[in-house]
Amino acid sequence: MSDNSVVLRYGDSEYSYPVVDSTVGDKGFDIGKLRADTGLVTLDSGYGNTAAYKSAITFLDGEEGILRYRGYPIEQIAERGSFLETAYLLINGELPTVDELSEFQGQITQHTLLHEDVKRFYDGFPRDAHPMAMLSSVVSALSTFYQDSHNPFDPKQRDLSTIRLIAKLPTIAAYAYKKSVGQPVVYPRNDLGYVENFLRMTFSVPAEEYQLDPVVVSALDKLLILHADHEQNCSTSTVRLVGSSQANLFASISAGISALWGPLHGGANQSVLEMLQRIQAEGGDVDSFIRRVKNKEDGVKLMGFGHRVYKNFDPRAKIIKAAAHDVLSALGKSDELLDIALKLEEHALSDDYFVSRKLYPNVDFYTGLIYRAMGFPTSMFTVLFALGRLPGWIAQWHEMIKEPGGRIGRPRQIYTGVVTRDYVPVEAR
Ligand SMILES: CC(=O)SCCNC(=O)CCNC(=O)[C@H](O)C(C)(C)COP(=O)(O)OP(=O)(O)OC[C@H]1O[C@@H](n2cnc3c(N)ncnc32)[C@H](O)[C@@H]1OP(=O)(O)O
Ligand SMILES: O=C([O-])CC(=O)C(=O)O
Repeated sequence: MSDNSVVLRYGDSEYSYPVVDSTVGDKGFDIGKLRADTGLVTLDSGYGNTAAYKSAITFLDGEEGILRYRGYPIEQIAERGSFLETAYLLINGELPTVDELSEFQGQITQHTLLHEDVKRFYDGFPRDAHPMAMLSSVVSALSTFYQDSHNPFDPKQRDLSTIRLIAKLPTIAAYAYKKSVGQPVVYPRNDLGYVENFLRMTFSVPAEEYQLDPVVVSALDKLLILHADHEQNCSTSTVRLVGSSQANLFASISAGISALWGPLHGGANQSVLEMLQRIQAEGGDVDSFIRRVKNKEDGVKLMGFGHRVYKNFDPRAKIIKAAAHDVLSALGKSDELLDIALKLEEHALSDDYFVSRKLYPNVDFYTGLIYRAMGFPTSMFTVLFALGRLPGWIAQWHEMIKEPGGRIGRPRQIYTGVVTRDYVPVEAR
């Protein structure tokens, strides 16, 4: 291998593929001509070694536990920034000035309402529908109402669908909550901030206006920031893949929400809480649970642990663990489940099974404990993740759609089925 190319030998021939450098020194090699040269494709289960895109949005170093949005360390943004500022940064590439932020917030405020016909969708959903199912269905339905912002190649339409999504997702999420608890919806109030408005729409009831607590508002804003982007994770890749067919932004985001729902991805925050509750119900025996995980009994996993990229620690998990202590103590709450989580972490981090596999707490491990202290039911946890991840999905979709010469996403396969056979009519089988 030379400095700037990788040479592959196949049969009697050698083929050279250029090394591609990132601005931070990450390297890959471009196999764009591999199939044409050799007739071969690559087989890479779970895309563990495949970079499908170049991107200037989010940088991750999984060995060092580094996460940066547009070059800004996550620790600084989480400590000093706001969620809407972060959304602007991810989508536009730079932090907004005071005027830019105020205009952005103003535009969002204008679009928080849902069409009354959209509201009727919720009447049709069963009461026990999972809020993530309602979220992805209603976002998909937005493309029926807003056909004036469908065209991915019209910058004005792209921007309008972006604002509509950021403005409406909290309303859609709050209505899903209201459906699941059987309460009437609460309309947005546009004199309130983004997070305040969402909390009020979620928790106010006709007889009682929700009292906004600055501790809750600031903790939720921070959690949304910490979830805002994570380069080519499963849901973001889904948004890009759907968008690569030139589907509109609403359709692409709806697909991303569905991808996020699964327990191996964003749905892990719900699964962690359920796991902690199960351990509690079984007497709090952490050792026996860990034993079951290590024996892979019934495929049981330590949910909220492990990550495809982080192999040392997840910088967000560190911040969230500290926030869990702070929020619970500021709200004057204690939670036995937090003690179980701490014991699980302590046990896992000193156990060779987890250490040798480089399994550490991920972003989902402690978040649920904070959401629970705020009053959210477990079924809403992944919805909160989606609210946070939305700007990242949108930023990645914008970057993809604007890329000159962008191609449809379409992996190859290695076929392993029957080679060929003749059709037999049904009556002769
Ligand atoms: C926002 C997010 O999406 S963060 C991730 C949220 N998901 C979770 O918390 C679910 C639990 N974690 C996992 O399932 C995985 O660690 C994932 C999905 C996050 C990453 O998966 P991959 O990178 O494909 O790792 P993979 O599944 O190959 O695991 C490697 C080894 O560690 C084991 N392992 C990975 N995670 C765990 C876990 N949480 N508990 C127990 N064992 C685990 C696997 O069984 C495997 O062991 P083996 O070599 O003996 O077969
Ligand atoms: O990056 C991933 O694979 C999972 C993810 O979305 C995150 O950790 O936020």
